[in-house]
Amino acid sequence: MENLEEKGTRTDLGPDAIRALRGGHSRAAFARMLGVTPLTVYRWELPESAPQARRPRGRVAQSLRQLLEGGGLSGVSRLPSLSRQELSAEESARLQPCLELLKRAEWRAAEEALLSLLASGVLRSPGARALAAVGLSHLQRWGREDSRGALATLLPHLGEAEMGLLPEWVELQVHALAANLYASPDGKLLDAGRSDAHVARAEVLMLGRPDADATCLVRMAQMWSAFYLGDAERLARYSGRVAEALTEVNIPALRLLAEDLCAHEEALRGEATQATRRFRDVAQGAARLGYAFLEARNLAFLAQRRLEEACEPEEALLLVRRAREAAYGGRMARGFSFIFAARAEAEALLRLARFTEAEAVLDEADAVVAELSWTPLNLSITRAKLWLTTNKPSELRRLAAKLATHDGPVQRALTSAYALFVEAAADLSDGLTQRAAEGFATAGMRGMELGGWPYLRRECLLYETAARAYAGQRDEGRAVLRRARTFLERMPSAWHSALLHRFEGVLLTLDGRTREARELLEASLGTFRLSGDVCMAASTRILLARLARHEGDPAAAELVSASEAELRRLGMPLPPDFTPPATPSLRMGSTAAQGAFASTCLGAEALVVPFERLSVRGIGAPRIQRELLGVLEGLFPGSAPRLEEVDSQGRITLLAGTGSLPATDEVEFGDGCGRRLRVGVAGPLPADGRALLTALSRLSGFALEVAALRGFAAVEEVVEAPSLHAQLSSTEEPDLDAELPGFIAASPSMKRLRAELARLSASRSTVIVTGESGAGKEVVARALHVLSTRAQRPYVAFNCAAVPRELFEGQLFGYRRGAFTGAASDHPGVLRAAHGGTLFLDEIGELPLDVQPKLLRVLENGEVFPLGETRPVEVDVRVVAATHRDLSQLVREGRFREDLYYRLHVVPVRVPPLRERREDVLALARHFVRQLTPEGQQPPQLGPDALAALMSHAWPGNVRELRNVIERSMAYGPLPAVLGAEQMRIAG
Ligand SMILES: Nc1ncnc2c1ncn2[C@@H]1O[C@H](COP(=O)(O)OP(=O)(O)OP(=O)(O)O)[C@@H](O)[C@H]1O
Repeated sequence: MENLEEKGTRTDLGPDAIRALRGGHSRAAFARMLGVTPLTVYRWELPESAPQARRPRGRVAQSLRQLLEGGGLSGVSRLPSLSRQELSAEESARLQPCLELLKRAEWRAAEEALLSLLASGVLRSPGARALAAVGLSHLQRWGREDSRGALATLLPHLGEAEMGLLPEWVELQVHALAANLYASPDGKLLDAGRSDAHVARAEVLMLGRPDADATCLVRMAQMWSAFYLGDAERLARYSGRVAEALTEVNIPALRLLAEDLCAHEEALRGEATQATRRFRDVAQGAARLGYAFLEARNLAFLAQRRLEEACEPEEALLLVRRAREAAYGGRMARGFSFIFAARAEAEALLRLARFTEAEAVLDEADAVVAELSWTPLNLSITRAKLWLTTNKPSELRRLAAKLATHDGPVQRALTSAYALFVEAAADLSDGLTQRAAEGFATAGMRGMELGGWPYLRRECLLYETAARAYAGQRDEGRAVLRRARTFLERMPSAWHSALLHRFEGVLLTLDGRTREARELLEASLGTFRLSGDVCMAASTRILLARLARHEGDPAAAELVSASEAELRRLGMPLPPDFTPPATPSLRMGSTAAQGAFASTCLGAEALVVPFERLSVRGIGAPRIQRELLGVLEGLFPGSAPRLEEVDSQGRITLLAGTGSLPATDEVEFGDGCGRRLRVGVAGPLPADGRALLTALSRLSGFALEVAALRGFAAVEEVVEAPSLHAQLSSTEEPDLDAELPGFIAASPSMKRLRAELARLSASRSTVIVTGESGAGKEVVARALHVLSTRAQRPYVAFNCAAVPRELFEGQLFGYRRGAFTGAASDHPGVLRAAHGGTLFLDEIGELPLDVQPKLLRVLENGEVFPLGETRPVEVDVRVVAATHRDLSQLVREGRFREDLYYRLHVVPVRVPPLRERREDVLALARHFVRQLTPEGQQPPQLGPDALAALMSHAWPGNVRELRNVIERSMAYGPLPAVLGAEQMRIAG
């Protein structure tokens, strides 16, 4: 193609000449006449010093010269002379406070102020009105994630900017913002060409007046358009430029936005640690500033990153919940944050085997993707994992087809690469392992061709390893395994490392290297169990059980069937059975799946799995500490390991474990960052126990140092709630309230509930407590009483389901002697018995219809009519009712009076089922163990396998079932030092 433009050549066809020639024609029309693009014309018109300025050359230059000589384009007037009108002093003074509000991300206040300014008519000049529109548009884009609304607001002023009617500094704001709006993730708006044109215009305007904030905005537009286009070459060109521009930015909200983009850039370059740190900083900064959308979005990203670091799913759910609360608190539309939050939530739910919920979350997010004409690729890996786990190949194929035919502009090429990945996942799910392996390889290659995309490539490498192993392609499997390992070195993720360990275990099984296979599978299981990944733990456990069967372990048959039952219960398919070559290797050490560390013979061999666990890349300091204690609990059951910090004065702080028993052995070590730690155990150790303790503590010291150097150490601080595994390793008192010693509340939802009960303390209002049977409704009712100002007065419980119909009224309202046959003496009734205090009416749904109006009268007037009395008796009772039934349904069926229903629902309180608050499981278990231990005896510890079993059970019978399990496990014989899974005998 002929070169039509040249940089920096001085010609007679300078910008003024071109503008003059173009006259009143639009650039597009002028460009059409000359057979060039509007952008080319635009560049001709830039001042010579502009980096993007070009000069006409060759054939086009010739035509232009002819035109020039001939007096220009016939019949076309010259460009009008520019009349830029500055803002008046009053306009500037009025706008200034609004702009300040915007800088502090006070969107709502800024919006009100700007709208009322526009409505008041005081903004007369085009510049002032454009500036107000820029402000409104800015808050729509970055305060509410509404790019379409933002562009609609800005559009009328783009023309004014083009015509040179606005003061240059306002025009600059218009172009910088427009560049960003055309670079937004909205498929209906994304237009890199337009974005570039506005960038170029803004750059010209900045030539004479450097503006750090506008420069940053312009760099952001360039980076975002590269990102949303999925254009690797562009990405490389603009990479690092936002970070550069950021150093000069002073506006707090803009700084955060730019930091957020830098975090994405880092994540894309595979600098996961740095990205996590940045996401956390942005989330915290946004929270401080009250910048809801950004806080929410970063919390969602953080949740995703923490899941990669194998955090507990509950922790991610907590982050997502906080994201949602932040978002809705900020009146957020269903935008991109929503989608990111949903992705992390679905991933966490998947790990908890809550498949239906995960699917529903993804469906809702997909609807938002469609509304925004965005690419569906962001949710596709999570979807693929979900359908792989639940074995739905046809759903996978449908998704692959949808991705392949997606034709929106956002990351189009990349979307088709994801389609290949999902198609390969469908093949894997269908058992077409060889085809799947090729598919994953192709998808990964496509990612490479498109310029990197590490997230896709990581998944491809991992699943290709699995597919090769399942296909029995051992050599190819080993080769891709090596590549995956190297990849994870650069982009660490504890969860992916654990998955890779599992696939490596399968490859080693096929090689007949069963001992090594077992070690890796145990290491993988250890991480999955500790991180609460129910699905992955279950599917790894069965591999171990089968390996044990192959090795001739007598307990294996039972283990296999238990593992199969577990998978069935979870709704997961059985993985293929890998049979090692005929000669079984010598069995040494542990009984494979019985528990990761049930080792009978200590020595060098016992160190392999612990070393693997402590060397997983990408885990943070708190996790390493817990891993260490988990490992010690496994190696030395019942030894009550503890970890303490020793300060320079020799003072001790307990970090994890129990400090109640005197230590029989202790080892001190450093964490490489100046802290001295001490690990101790109680009880006798085997002969080489101390050497093991020393080796493991040294290794933990190194791991802690590496975590600190790589920046993982501080990441967990962002989560306020205690992590699940802090509970796992802690044998301290669960979260007890001095006023409510029998009320366990470790989960955020129960803590909130407890706080709510405390707030109701002074109220007399009727409370209705709902929740499944055994969830703890009565416990809540009692807590309400204890916390209330009535605590010193009576608490009376009355179960409406337990009293025969004919005695009901008398029991409730009381009677006079002789009121009916058999009434031999006066009876006050439970309402009067509770006078001054609280009456708990359990199973209120069973209240007979004819008694209901009488109870209503008590609630409304505080009057009771005892049977046989002629006058009502006044009572002062607070009624707390409870039911596990849907009372509104009973109302619809005519079995419960509507007026009473509304009277009871003054303050509804819901007790969540235990499966929705798994953080409470261990706290409750420990509480019951202590409660049921006879006085004078030491309560037993819960063994690691028992903890895992407790955590993976679904608890359909709620807290009552949990209490029964603990009670049964302690019922037989003398109390053991450690309660194991075997004693628990939790129903599958
Ligand atoms: N938060 C808690 N802390 C300590 N113990 C609890 C807690 N929640 C429930 N429990 C115990 O669990 C068992 C069942 O609780 P509760 O009787 O309150 O359940 P419920 O919802 O009223 O059941 P139902 O609907 O069958 O009447 C009791 O032994 C109770 O002490």
